[in-house]
Formats: sequence, C-alpha cells, structure tokens
Amino acid sequence: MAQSSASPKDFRLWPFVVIAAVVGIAAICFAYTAGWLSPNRLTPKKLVAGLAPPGGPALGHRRNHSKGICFTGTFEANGEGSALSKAPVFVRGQYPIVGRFNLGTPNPNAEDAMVRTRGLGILITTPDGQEWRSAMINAPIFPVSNPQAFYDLLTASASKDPNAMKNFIGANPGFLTFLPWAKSDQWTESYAEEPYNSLNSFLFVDESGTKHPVRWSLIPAAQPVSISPAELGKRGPDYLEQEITQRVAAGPQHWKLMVTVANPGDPTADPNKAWPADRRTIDVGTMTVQQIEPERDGPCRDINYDPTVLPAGITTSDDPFPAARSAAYSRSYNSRTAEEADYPRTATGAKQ
Ligand code: HEM
Repeated sequence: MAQSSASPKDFRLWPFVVIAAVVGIAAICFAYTAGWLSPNRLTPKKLVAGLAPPGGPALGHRRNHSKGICFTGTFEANGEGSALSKAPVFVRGQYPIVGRFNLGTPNPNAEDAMVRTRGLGILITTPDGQEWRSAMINAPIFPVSNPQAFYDLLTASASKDPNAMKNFIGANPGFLTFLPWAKSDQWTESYAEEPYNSLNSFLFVDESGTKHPVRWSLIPAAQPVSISPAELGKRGPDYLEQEITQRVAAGPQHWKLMVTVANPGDPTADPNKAWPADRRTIDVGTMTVQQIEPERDGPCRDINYDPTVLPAGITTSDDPFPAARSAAYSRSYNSRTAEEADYPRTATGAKQ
C-alpha cells in the first residue's frame, strides 16, 4: 500500500508557510503601491513633488493652490437637480457650505497678478451627514488630457532644456487649445466675478439608477469687470483677498450652479476637450458666500477638497483625474497637517 510521504512535522509547518506567503504578497503590494517595482509609474509622491518650486514646498501649506482665503455660505437647491441625481443636496432646501477662494500656485505668498488660474473649493453638507466636495477653476478647459500629461507639463515647465516645452507640446497638442485663455490679459478684478468649472466629468445617478454624465460650473451673479494683470499688480500683491473681504462684508455674493449634461459620445475622460456649447444645461440652485474668514485660523484650513468625496447620487466617471487628484490631495493634506509648526495658527485662534 502506498504511504503518504508527509510527516506530522511537515503539517505543523504549513501555518508558517501560509503566513510567510501572506506577508510576502502584502510586501509586494506595498512595494508596488510605493512605485518601487515600476520606477516609471506615476505615483502621488511624484505628482506632488512635481508641483514643488525649486526651493521646495511651502511647509504647512497646500502643495498647490496654496494662497487662499476661507468663506462660509449656503447652497440653496431649487429642486431641478433631482431629475438627474438622487443626491439629497439637490432636494429643494438650503445647505451649509465651507469654501475657499484660491490661486493656482504652490507659493502662498505669490502676487495676485502673477497667477492666471483662480480656484474655488466647496464642501456642502446635507442634514443626513453626506458631503459633496468639489475643487474647481476659472479656466474653461484643463491644459492637458490625463494625469501623466499633467506631470509631464510640470516637468517640462521646470526643465532647463530649451526644447522641453516644445517637445511637451509635440506630444500633447491639446495644450495649444488652452493657451488663448492662459495668455489672454482680460482677467477679472475679483474672485466674485469668476466662473468656477469642475472640468472633470462625473456621473449623476437618478432614482431609477440611470447614469447621466455631467460637468458643472458656478456662474457669478456679479458682472465681470476686466482688468489686465499689469493693472491688477498696481492694486497690491494681496488685492483679491482684500477685495473679496470688503465686497462680502458689504453684501452676500451669489453664483448659479449650472449642470451640463453630455450627449452620447461627448468626451468624458478628457477635461482638455470642451463639450459643444449647445449641450443641455440645468440651473440647480444658488451658492451664496456670506462670510469671509482668513485661512490661517479659518474653517477651510484643514479641509481636503478631494473631488472624490461625493454623496450617493454622484459618482466618478471614466475621467482619470479625480482618482489621481484624490491620491495627490491626500498626500498634500497629510504633509501640511503634520507641519503645523511651520504655519502656526495665531496664539488665540482669534479671527484676523
Ligand atoms: C493630476 C492633476 C492634479 C494634481 C496632481 C493636483 C494637485 C493638487 C494639490 C496637491 C492640491 C492641494 C490639496 C490640499 O492640500 O488640500 C490641489 C488643490 C486644488 N486643485 Fe488640484 N490637482 C490636479 C488637478 C486639478 C484640476 C483638474 C482642478 C480643477 C478642475 C484642480 C483644482 C484645484 C483647486 C481649486 C485646489 C484648491 C482646493 C482647496 O482650496 O483646498 N486641480 N491640487
């Protein structure tokens, strides 16, 4: 009769073999996540490092859109969004917002007139505790089509190679469609006069489970007054923060939240491609900015405006940016909140 060759001692070793295998697989997963197995892969670490200026990041501050100012206000839903999304934030009613006006620069001390891109972060909370976080910019399209191209743009802009930008544009011709806006000297004189665009595409999910690809924009009630960067520069390096503080103290400022629905075939995975202007656009409510607060001690300081924090009824789409942004924002958030000593709150925590 054939005998099993395994002795009882061998069976006692099995648990250790299994444990070693589990630990080994976990180590490989960690190494992969850290990018050690594929040095060319784009990681959050590389993306965030790519944003840093030559002298290194401004410790304690956001690694991009570092200059900013907090506000509180409301979103008043008119109920029209509920046809597209079951998110409670679209049910007619008023919901609190904690937001932040900002400039697209890694330098918290940048002069306003040096920064073309202005941004807005908002966190809207509904009574059931769900949150909708969004970080938008005033540009009509994003300069590039995917996160790797964004990293390549950062690398080319920082390069000493005189051909770096030319080579980048050769590989990313969509960048040229961004230039007319970037180079225009028709800026506005106020954060209150800017539109803020999601640029990334998301899916609204309605009560029946049907998904609607959308982008959204906040459209200002204030009439834009155009100003050249040279003229803006004469008003002082921090004019935008001073102006919005005075303007909101004199009266609340309003924006309409407009949701644009894609037609079949519209590019949802590429924020460098605008959708045709005739797409269905729905006014879903009004954002009101009621109070400006300084960032240092304000309520937006420790918020990560991660665009993947969404209520049930809104999900990410095939757009590759939100996932890449989420990972990069988390890295930036973890760094800056661990560096509080480099950007201390005022001793009393009093409003400045
Ligand atoms: C892969 C592409 C991108 C990367 C790596 C990136 C990186 C970052 C980082 C590191 C921050 C600071 C986060 C924090 O510490 O809280 C930030 C903030 C911000 N980003 Fe991006 N970003 C990307 C794409 C975008 C896009 C497509 C938009 C707009 C459509 C955008 C708009 C903003 C805004 C408005 C803020 C400031 C939010 C706040 O006030 O906290 N970013 N970004």
